[in-house]
Amino acid sequence: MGSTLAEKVWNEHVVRRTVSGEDLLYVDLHLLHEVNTPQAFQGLRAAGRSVRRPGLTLGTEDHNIPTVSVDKIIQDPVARRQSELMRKNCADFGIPLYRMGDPRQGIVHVISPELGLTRPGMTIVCCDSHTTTQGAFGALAFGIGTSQVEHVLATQTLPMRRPRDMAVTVTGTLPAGVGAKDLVLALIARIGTAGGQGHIVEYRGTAVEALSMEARMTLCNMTVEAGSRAGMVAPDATTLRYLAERPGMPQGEAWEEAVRYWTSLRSDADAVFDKEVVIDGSALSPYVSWGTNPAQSVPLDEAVPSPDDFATERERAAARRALEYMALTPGTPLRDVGVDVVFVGSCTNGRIEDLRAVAEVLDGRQVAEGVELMIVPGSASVRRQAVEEGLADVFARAGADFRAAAGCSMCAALNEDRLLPGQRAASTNNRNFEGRQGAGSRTHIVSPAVAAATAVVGRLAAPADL
Ligand SMILES: CC(C)[C@H](C(=O)O)[C@@H](O)C(=O)O
Ligand code: SF4
Repeated sequence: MGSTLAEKVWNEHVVRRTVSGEDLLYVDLHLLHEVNTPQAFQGLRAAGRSVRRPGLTLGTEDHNIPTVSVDKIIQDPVARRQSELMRKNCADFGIPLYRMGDPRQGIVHVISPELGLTRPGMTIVCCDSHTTTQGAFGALAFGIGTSQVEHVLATQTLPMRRPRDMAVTVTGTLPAGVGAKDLVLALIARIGTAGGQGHIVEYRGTAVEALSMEARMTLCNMTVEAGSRAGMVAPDATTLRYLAERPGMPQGEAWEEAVRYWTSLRSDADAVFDKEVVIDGSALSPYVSWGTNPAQSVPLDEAVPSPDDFATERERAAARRALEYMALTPGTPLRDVGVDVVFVGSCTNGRIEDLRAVAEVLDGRQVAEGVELMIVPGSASVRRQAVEEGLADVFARAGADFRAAAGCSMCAALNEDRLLPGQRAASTNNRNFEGRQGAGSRTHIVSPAVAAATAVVGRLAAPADL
């Protein structure tokens, strides 16, 4: 029996197998941000330990920081304290940190691929659930908790039981105007928020092969919203093209050797998956979430569902509660739902291709009266590129607010960018639970193209509607 891609990467990193069934894995790259890390460093200090491999560890500031300017002081005392601790901890333990204002700073899952740190076949961990993003390169990348962060800091290893293997095969070709965000919302709507639990998902099939690296990142990013441990895509020519443009890549014979290894990282034809889901990519259309978890999503062409549409009492109760929170009436066409704010950004959709998609829709158009469109770059580099390519001018002409500094911003409202109670947003982020974008906030998860069209119309809309 052959091996899956995940199994191959896993086996390459096993330092020791234990009788309890857990493997001790070597970690190639450990990423940190200012949330969830202070206790881990406290633990290290208490035990009198140092960081085992500071050179394989990297910190960035992303969650708490203001986005209006790179030198604004954090107002919230708790957030400010977290950032101060992050700076002190990284300095004390010799860990490089990309602070606000650093040209390499940005959302952790955006900068690591962009800086060429994320490579096929690596094990990558971070104190953040959306680390799955980086599986787009055929790396095994996943989020870990604070005590695990401490373990990795101290030992550069992590004990873990190998998750099961799941294949998501997307056949056909995605229609024009349909992207990775729509695909992943459709997948989660189908398998549910626990549909991938205990599994590493490998995405494959013609529609996945056709996706750009950034689109694959969007796909792997939201894989965690189906409860999956990680998402992966086998490295191919698209991956190599992306990597070849990154800084610090091996050169000459070393590059050739790396390419040989990277391209060997694919599931064998006779590999067996514990679970498989097949999606017809050609049948998809733009998706939008109507409820308070990403599985509560439907095609934009449809109407707000009724609790009676669901099979189980549990789902019906969840739908009733979500509809009440979202202030939506069953049967309302989704295109009739008006929004107050449109947020473009996050590690799901804050990369340059996302901003290009938004600019394409906004070019020569205006943001609707009474609607606020906030665009936050995923990294300082994305912002620079958006300025160079003239996207920033398009945003300004359209009346959008293109933020000066990169960060998570309104994705999780851990800085000062947040919705007011009762406000409704179309948002390119990944989570829509109650209060995600501020107390009482209402979130509709959408793609960048739908976000831009919605900003122009003032109601949920696709570019084809303009
Ligand atoms: C703050 C952080 C731990 C959290 C995560 O793990 O995902 C955040 O990034 C999020 O998206 O909710
Ligand atoms: S952008 Fe959002 S999802 Fe991504 S790491 Fe930040 S808060 Fe989490």
